[in-house]
Amino acid sequence: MATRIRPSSKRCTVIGGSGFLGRHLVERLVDRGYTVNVFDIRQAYELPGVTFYQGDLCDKLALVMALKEVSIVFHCASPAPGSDDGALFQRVNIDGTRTVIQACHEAGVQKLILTSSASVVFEGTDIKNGKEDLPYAKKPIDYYTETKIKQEKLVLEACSKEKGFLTVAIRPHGIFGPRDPQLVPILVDTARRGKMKFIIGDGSNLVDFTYVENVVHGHILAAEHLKADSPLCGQAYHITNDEPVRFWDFMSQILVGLGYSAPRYHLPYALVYGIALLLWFISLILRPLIQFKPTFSPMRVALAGTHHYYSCARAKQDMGYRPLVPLQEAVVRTVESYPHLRNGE
Ligand SMILES: NC(=O)C1=CN([C@@H]2O[C@H](COP(=O)(O)OP(=O)(O)OC[C@H]3O[C@@H](n4cnc5c(N)ncnc54)[C@H](O)[C@@H]3O)[C@@H](O)[C@H]2O)C=CC1
Ligand SMILES: CC(C)=CCC[C@@H](C)[C@H]1CC[C@H]2C3=C(CC[C@]12C)[C@@]1(C)CCC(=O)C[C@@H]1CC3
Repeated sequence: MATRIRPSSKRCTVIGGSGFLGRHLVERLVDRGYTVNVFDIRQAYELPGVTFYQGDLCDKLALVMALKEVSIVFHCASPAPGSDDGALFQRVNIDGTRTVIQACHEAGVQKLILTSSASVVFEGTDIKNGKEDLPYAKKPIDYYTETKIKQEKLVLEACSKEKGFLTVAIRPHGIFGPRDPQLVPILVDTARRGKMKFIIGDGSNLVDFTYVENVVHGHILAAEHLKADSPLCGQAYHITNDEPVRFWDFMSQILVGLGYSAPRYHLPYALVYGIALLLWFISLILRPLIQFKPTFSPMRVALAGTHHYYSCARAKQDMGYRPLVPLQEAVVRTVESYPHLRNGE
């Protein structure tokens, strides 16, 4: 008679493990003695103790192979937020997440930890110390946010103590750190093109930026505290640095750290938002003829000009979360990790 091998509680799969957050998570899990599989459409690195499975998460058969004998799955794969390919977001974030849940059932996985996003409640207007019980955005600002909302709902609704399948969603905000392909590279690119001279609004808007190691810490705590009798089952948790900072002070610190000038001149928020909307509309009309992507999309202007910071009291209470790396230390480590992006390099 065939015996089913009981999955070890320290055996896990990271879907999206080749990405920025995924790779940091894999490295930390290995340090903590986990045996790790990575499932991703691309293999970006090699690491002792890590087995790579290359495939699309919409392909259930391929996915099940990477989930065999695994008790925990971290799902942190997503198309890049900057893309405006609605069909891709639908296929990967919604249809693909359904496939992930089915594959977990078929492989006998016990816990699924989703990387969601605090942006699931963001509609482009101020959020101050937002708690997890804020309603999902009714008018999400882009396809990314719209599909992250549906993805989170799918994962949380799949939580079933009866079936022995437990789920939780982590909602980070503004992740940054070494190897991030978004925040610092976009910032430096904008500065190099001479477009980082202006502050949108009065510059006093507070935002959460979260160091990648703190986000990883939140994921691992969630996995280790997720039990049938714990409050984590089927819940969402904000994970931030718990130190809201002025958006423009944070950007300036990184720019100055890399040898660029900080923005100085103020522009009214409504004016810049209006121009961004107009450019977006023009790019939509001209799309059949020419394709161009304005630097100042309405979404980016909203992110740069409004308050959006979140309370992580629930994560502190339910899983003992505390950020491991304070913001100032995180900025120094990040700046040092991008020598090739310094002014003049
Ligand atoms: N970077 C940020 O500031 C924030 C990110 N998040 C979430 O964190 C997660 C990770 O984000 P990052 O590491 O920044 O992104 P990333 O783009 O660096 O990593 C995503 C990974 O997913 C993989 N992937 C994409 N489509 C796939 C598919 N069909 N099948 C298999 N793998 C696929 C990519 O190859 C990539 O390695 C995402 O779910 C994102 O929504 C949430 C809040 C903020
Ligand atoms: C807080 C948060 C959710 C950050 C996520 C990362 C990106 C959305 C930002 C990283 C660099 C930012 C940036 C701008 C908008 C938001 C980012 C892309 C601007 C384009 C806003 C308008 C400007 O004046 C230039 C900015 C460059 C950097």
